[in-house]
Amino acid sequence: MQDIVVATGNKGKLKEINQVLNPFGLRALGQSDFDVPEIEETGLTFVENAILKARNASKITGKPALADDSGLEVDALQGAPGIYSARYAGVDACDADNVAKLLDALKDLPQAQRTARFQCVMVYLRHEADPVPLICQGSWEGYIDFQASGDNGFGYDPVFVVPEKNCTAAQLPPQIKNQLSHRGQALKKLMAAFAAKQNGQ
Ligand SMILES: O=P(O)(O)OP(=O)(O)OP(=O)(O)OC[C@H]1O[C@@H](n2cnc3c(O)ncnc32)[C@H](O)[C@@H]1O
Ligand SMILES: [Mg+2]
Repeated sequence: MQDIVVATGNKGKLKEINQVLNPFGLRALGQSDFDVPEIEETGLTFVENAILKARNASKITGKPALADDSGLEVDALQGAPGIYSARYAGVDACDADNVAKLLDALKDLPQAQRTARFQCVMVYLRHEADPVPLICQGSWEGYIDFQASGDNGFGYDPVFVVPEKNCTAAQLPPQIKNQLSHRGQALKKLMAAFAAKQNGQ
């Protein structure tokens, strides 16, 4: 197994990333295993924040690093919470606080006006070795339910309805979420880019 540092403090993300990477002989380790402190996410886009996080972890560890910056875009909220999804209800907000704030913001809206999508940008880079980082993206369309259901996943999963499965992301088995999700899609593209690199394409 080859180890990759993942510039995240989010255990849910790390679990999902490992499910995809392990079959390729790769093991994702969180940056806290390498004593990398979390960096402030000062970027204005997912890609900027993903580069900031990957750069920080690679620079400090001297190893290649992978970072995921992701979030939920709600059409009725003009794309909010977007890059601020983790801190929607405040800097120290937990998942339940963020979900409660979202349900309240949408409480008067019918289903047709509750459309939303998850976005994920994955960046892989080696500090000072890569002239250009590898950047992959995935998105996942759905809508926001009227209440929370399901115990799997993390973040907004209990209120994110996956139309083709007619349930929330938190009600899906983890391997099905990874097949469909923004993160799963970004990782699939990343694995294809790795394979192309190895074949000299
Ligand atoms: O920055 P790191 O340390 O990786 O962890 P984080 O949780 O702060 O991650 P982000 O800054 O990328 O913010 C992403 C937030 O978007 C939400 N989110 C992203 N992907 C999600 C998913 O698959 N399911 C549910 N919510 C998700 C969730 O609230 C995350 O905390
Ligand atoms: Mg974050």
